[in-house]
Amino acid sequence: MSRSGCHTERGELRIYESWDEVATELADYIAELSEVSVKERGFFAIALSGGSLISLMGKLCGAPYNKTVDWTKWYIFWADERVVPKNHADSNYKLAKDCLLSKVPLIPSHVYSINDSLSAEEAASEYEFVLRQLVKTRTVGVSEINDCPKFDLILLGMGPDGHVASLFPNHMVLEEEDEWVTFITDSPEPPPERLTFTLPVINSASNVAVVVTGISKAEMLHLVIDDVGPDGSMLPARMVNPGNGNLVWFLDKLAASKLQAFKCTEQEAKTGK
Ligand SMILES: O=C1O[C@H](COP(=O)(O)O)[C@@H](O)[C@H](O)[C@H]1O
Repeated sequence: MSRSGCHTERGELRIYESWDEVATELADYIAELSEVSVKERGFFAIALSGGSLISLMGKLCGAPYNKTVDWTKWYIFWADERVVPKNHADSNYKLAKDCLLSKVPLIPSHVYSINDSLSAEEAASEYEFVLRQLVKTRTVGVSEINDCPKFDLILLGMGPDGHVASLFPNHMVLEEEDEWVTFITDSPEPPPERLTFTLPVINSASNVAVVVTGISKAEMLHLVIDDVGPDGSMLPARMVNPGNGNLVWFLDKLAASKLQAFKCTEQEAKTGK
């Protein structure tokens, strides 16, 4: 059961007792958004990240979702990818394929992985080109305020340093305003070459969910959500702010343990007030 589902300036916080509960609720949330998008638009355009998020999505492979979700309407993209071959252990595509995509009845041509035979720069511009075609046909929606794609859902994780997708703290790509997909060659975490959606694309989505679990992220989450600490201006997780969309944080109690909202609910639970 959710400890709290409170709305803050940084979006809605959904805090759960355990990793398993996060996984259960996340699957339900994704399935619900898929149903709404398919009803409204005929498609569900979803962008994945890598990392711990993918195993947290695992419940989508089982009942009831394997039967109830209209997988044929899913169009899958990556909010970030490492510039490695698709069969490499560091590939976000490989992770998603092994843990999720190969286990549900998706249409293979709807899976838009990043071209691993190109340089980082070429792959970023090709991926953006592909996205532009899909926005033209409205397979991916378009933002009302700029020409950016409007994904039905972008799923992000957050690293302990506050990075989301492959947008790292204080990196100059955080200031990118024109490109939809860009690349870096100096990731502070290996592998160094990566592709990533830019902030304007992330912030144009209809829904963004940031999924964060574990005590190693508690301090950073506190900085991001409670808006404390001296230098938050170039902290990627704090820059996620889908102006015309919804932002939901899926947290387990370990990750949430240093949040003001969590401490308040703990106090209320103890005192009954
Ligand atoms: O490097 C990356 O890290 C983030 C966070 O991963 P996590 O395992 O700490 O949840 C991930 O969201 C991103 O896609 C990935 O490339």
